[in-house]
Amino acid sequence: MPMKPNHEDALTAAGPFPRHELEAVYRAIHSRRDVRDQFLPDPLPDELVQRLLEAAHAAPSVGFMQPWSFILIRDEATREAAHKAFLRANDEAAELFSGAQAETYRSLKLEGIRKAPLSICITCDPDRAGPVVLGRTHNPRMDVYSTVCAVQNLWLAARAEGVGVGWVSIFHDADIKALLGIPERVEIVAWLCLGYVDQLYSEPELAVKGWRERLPLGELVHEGRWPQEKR
Ligand SMILES: Cc1cc2c(cc1C)N(C[C@H](O)[C@H](O)[C@H](O)COP(=O)(O)O)c1[nH]c(=O)[nH]c(=O)c1N2
Repeated sequence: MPMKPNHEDALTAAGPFPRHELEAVYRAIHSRRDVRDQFLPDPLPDELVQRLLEAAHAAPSVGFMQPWSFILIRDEATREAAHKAFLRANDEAAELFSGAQAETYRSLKLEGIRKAPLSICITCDPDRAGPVVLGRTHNPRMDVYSTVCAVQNLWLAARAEGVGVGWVSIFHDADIKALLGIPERVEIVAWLCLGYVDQLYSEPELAVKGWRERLPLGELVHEGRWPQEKR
């Protein structure tokens, strides 16, 4: 009779990290920033980029479908074209604000596409694991949520490596799909700008520049059920 595999063999010891390792994890979480302008021009070594991609690829995903792909863009002409696509979309976005807010919006730098030496476009392929995916049946967006987990893993690993990351979402997806040859069914989740940084804002840049404050956590935590809304 064939032996039944013993799944217990795959378990390893777990428990809290030693204090200094724990502190490093929280430090990465709390000091991670979105970077637009602090990028240094030095290219990122291939081994480092590989470590960041491995971190992204270690993310959780619905049904373990791993729907992500990573398109590495170092070519200046492609980054220049992406920047043009950003400018077009950013003008449209600026039109949606008025008065002082519009002025502040126009003063914000919201991308580092040309300054950062590397961009990574992270995509989500809904067909990666066939039509029926464990855990996605009742919410088809779970594959995109999974891909966002990969983005965050990469972002935190980059912080620990001294690499800044800036997420740019001010694009018409069609422009980026055409630029990178991404098929219709595949969704663009993130355009990330990456490069070494030697300085980071200690608080979100949008807070520093008066766009929006961090909300008090206490207002966002509720016991048991959604709070009664004020009329
Ligand atoms: C999905 C998504 C999309 C974007 C962003 C983030 C995320 C999660 N952010 C960065 C965002 O402004 C930033 O995370 C917040 O302001 C908080 O700042 P820190 O990330 O803590 O520095 C961002 N920033 C920017 O300058 N241009 C952009 O297009 C975007 N797009």
